[in-house]
Amino acid sequence: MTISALPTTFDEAVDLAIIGGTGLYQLDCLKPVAVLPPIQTPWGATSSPITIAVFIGDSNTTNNKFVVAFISRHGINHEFPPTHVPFRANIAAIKKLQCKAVLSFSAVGSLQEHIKPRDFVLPQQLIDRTKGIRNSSYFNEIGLVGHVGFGNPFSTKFADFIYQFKDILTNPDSDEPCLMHYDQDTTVICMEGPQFSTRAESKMYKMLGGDIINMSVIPEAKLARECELPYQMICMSTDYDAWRDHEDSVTVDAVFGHLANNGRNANALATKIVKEMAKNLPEFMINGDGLKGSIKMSVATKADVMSEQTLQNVRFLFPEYW
Ligand SMILES: CSC[C@H]1O[C@H](OP(=O)(O)O)[C@H](O)[C@@H]1O
Ligand SMILES: Nc1ncnc2[nH]cnc12
Repeated sequence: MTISALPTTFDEAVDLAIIGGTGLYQLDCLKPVAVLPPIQTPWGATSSPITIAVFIGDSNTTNNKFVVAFISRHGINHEFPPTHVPFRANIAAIKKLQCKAVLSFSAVGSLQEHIKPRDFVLPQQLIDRTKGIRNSSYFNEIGLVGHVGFGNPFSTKFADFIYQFKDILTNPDSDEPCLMHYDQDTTVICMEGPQFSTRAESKMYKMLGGDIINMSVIPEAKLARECELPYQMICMSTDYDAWRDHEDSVTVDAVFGHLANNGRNANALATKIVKEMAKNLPEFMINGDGLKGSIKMSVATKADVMSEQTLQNVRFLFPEYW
């Protein structure tokens, strides 16, 4: 069946949302069963149609039906630059589909010698260096105020789950294996872009404690937290940014040179992750990773002073609270 002949609605709950970034527009282990046209939310339309897919199992997989919603961060033709990705619509749509967690992929530059192009990184910390021009909250307006905890911006349980498959990464063009880097201090810097950093900025980000850099983890991670969704980004290194004086600074050609291998590894890793989840839904997806109920506590504005429009918006995300 061609993609265009698939249903455009899907009424069952979805297990996992996957956000594909630069160079990752689909996943091979998934069989599409519906393609939802860009979903309209109170924060606009999603950046792409949402492909609803089921895991294509093998003889070792139990028959549990595992449903994934796949969305392209920059659109199917890469038309949204990082500043203008409709992040709020994307995460709101994921929430509406009742996904239990968000797995996000991103192409990143490396700020550390030991993180080579083609290595993968599971960051646990981030530093926001965007310029304040992205809408990065559902709860930041007059008449709706919320302050969520963001000390640990990623899901460690989810990262632990992913890290068990670290040996799946391959690099056919080199004797050096691709590594997966993961510890509690590993930090991603999020810059505004779209231009890459200057050499001085790149060195400053290293001094700040950055390990990798991209243009998309903010506000995606913040919004997932505001939707009580466990969130982990798999960062795929493509370049050494601009801090190595003896080398050319990053260009889009350098990034694209590693996208094919990173895409193959992302597919292999996603297959492992989804297969294992289908077999045995991890605890953090059942119990919500300690986030359930956090938003009810975090929103300071009383419901009886919220406008009808505000109530409609918050009910889109949390019909159970308001
Ligand atoms: C084309 S290099 C810069 C671009 O790549 C990354 O995109 P994504 O995170 O969606 O994979 C980075 O964040 C920049 O947007
Ligand atoms: N060096 C870099 N800076 C920001 N985003 C990136 N994505 C890939 N490489 C990057």
